[in-house]
Amino acid sequence: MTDHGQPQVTGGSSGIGKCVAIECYKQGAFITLIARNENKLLQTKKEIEKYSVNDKQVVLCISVDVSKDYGHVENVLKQAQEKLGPVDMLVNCAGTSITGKFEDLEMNCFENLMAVNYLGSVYPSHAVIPTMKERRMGRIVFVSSQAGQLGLFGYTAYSPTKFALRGLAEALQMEVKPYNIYITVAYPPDTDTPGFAEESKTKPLETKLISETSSVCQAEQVARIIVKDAIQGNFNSYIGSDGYMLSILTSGMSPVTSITEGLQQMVCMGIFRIVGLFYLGSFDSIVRRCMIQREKSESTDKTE
Ligand SMILES: NC(=O)C1=CN([C@@H]2O[C@H](COP(=O)(O)OP(=O)(O)OC[C@H]3O[C@@H](n4cnc5c(N)ncnc54)[C@H](OP(=O)(O)O)[C@@H]3O)[C@@H](O)[C@H]2O)C=CC1
Ligand SMILES: CCCCCCCCCCCCCCCC(=O)[C@@H](N)CO
Repeated sequence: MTDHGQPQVTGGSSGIGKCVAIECYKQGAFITLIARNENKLLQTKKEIEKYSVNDKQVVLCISVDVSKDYGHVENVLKQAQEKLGPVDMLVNCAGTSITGKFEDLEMNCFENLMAVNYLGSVYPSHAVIPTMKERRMGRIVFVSSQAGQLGLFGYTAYSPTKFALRGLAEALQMEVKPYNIYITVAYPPDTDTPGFAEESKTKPLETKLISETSSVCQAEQVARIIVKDAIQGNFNSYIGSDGYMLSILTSGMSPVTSITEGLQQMVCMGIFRIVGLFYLGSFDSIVRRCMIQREKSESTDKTE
């Protein structure tokens, strides 16, 4: 047994994943970063090492595509455990987003996003579960999104991949709870990261306007909450007041981690549904206004 934490973070070389790794490193953990680009990994390793709290701490980098070859993913994760000891927390943060109107998105967008965001979380989780079960301890985090709690204009390729994580998390939690393994699903809002900047370049106007409903968060803040909820073993991890409302509203048949959480859901669900319907009404009117604007500018283009 090791006396320090041992998290593996996929997508640990950028954005939310990098901040999750820093947060754990500051708490004395030995970190494994998993992503594809080696240069980005090495650069991040250096950045993380600045936060060391003791001189034994290690940051290990693994360059692998988490969505491609399961056998390979399994092998490299096992090798990392041989070097650093058994993993006690896996944070599935590798993911990407493509926005656009359904008919404008190429078929490979749907295929790629499902591969990276969904299978890219299934593979590493499947690789670490046997050791966690043997040791009767562990934490697995799935980074979903607010777009994994409700479907919004522009997210027809992305949202389903984030909804899928929720289904996986619920089913898996029921299997592994007796082994003292706890699953956390995080639903962050828009967060200021390189991935978000990239997504914003091609985002439809409707999606931008709708997303402005909740403000853009800092990756450090999102990461702090994710790590805290994972350590506490909370199934639901949300941020901010709209995150709170969405989590209550979409709690469905998901497990609760405390009696207070269950009570809050029972008391607030109805009232949040009313609030939610007002939001949906305003989103519909954004979509309609944008459509009218477009049609107007198209007809003036034609007459010119
Ligand atoms: N930023 C936001 O607004 C929000 C993000 N999220 C989710 O949070 C997660 C992180 O997002 P964010 O920090 O913005 O993303 P970034 O694009 O900043 O970072 C993504 C990370 O994932 C890695 N990655 C991407 N594809 C693969 C792959 N196939 N195999 C291995 N590693 C991969 C990247 O490294 P490399 O490219 O080198 O492989 C990088 O380290 C994603 O799942 C995203 O959907 C959820 C809600 C909001
Ligand atoms: C009572 C109910 C309140 C409802 C409030 C709803 C607010 C919805 C705003 C959703 C913004 C979408 C975030 C997607 C982030 C993401 O995953 C991408 N940025 C990834 O790059």
